[in-house]
Amino acid sequence: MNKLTCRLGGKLILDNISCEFQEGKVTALIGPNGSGKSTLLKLIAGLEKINTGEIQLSGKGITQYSRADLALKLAMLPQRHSTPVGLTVADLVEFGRHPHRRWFAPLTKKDKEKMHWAMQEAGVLEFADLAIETLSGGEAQRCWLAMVLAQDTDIVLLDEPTSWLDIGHQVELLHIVKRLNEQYGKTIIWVLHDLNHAQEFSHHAIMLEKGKVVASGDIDLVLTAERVSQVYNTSVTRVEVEGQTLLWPRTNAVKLNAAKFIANTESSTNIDSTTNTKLNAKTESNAKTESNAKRKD
Ligand SMILES: Nc1ncnc2c1ncn2[C@@H]1O[C@H](COP(=O)(O)OP(=O)(O)OP(=O)(O)O)[C@@H](O)[C@H]1O
Repeated sequence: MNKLTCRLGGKLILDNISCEFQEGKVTALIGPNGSGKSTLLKLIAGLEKINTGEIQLSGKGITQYSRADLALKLAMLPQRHSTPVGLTVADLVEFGRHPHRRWFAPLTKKDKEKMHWAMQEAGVLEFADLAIETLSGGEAQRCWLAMVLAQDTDIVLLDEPTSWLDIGHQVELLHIVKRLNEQYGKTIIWVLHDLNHAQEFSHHAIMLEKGKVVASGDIDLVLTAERVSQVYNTSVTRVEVEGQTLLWPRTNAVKLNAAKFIANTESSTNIDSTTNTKLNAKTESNAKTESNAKRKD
């Protein structure tokens, strides 16, 4: 991607962006709200117009691909989607097979196998005959993921795929994506707001701020507490939990408890599972005291 510029509604959204995505790797697009992540993903998918610069895919500019040919190379799960009423999960997943089929041709054995595989991977096989509007937001999100998987492309673009999902299903989806990359060799480019998820499940990151790339490369090098604090305009530190270092936003409430915790243990920012429980207990008792005080008011 070279010197890419995109204007929408007369506003400069992406300003002279140059970066690379490595084949067979997972790359996270990160940055604050409005920094241009979704726009960049849409440009890669050919869904927005590039003003200047170019995006190369397999040695060819993406604007030189027909829409049908591009759909054989990459599939995208958008941030927002609306589903026609009455459409079943199987109908939706079938859309994923369109780039592989001729007009009005019946589903082939391969189409059916891919659809089955996609629904199984996304954990929605049991919903196949149900209308999408009868599902919860999180269940529907996984059906859209199944549609993207049914497209069976080497490159998968995911815009905030964990939104709508409870923490259990978030982790499940992260593992599905990890499997798609490790087992099926798919190149993943995704927008994630949870930086700890991004760090654990991505190889590389491109950090955007106000339409410019501020850092790119190995995810551990991009996601330093200092850079995250600066770009997101909040105070973030690193803590160690069960051998994993996590980014931790220092909200006032947590800062207060953390300060006590540090004083108690003479440790810096390390948390082990026992002391973490103590910290949680303190947080809960403080919360109770606060809510009692509010009730008295
Ligand atoms: N079609 C459009 N017309 C005009 N402005 C747009 C259009 N699409 C996006 N923008 C603007 O471009 C900027 C970047 O939007 P984009 O959705 O790419 O950001 P983002 O980093 O994905 O944000 P978020 O994290 O909130 O989803 C925003 O200021 C947005 O208002």
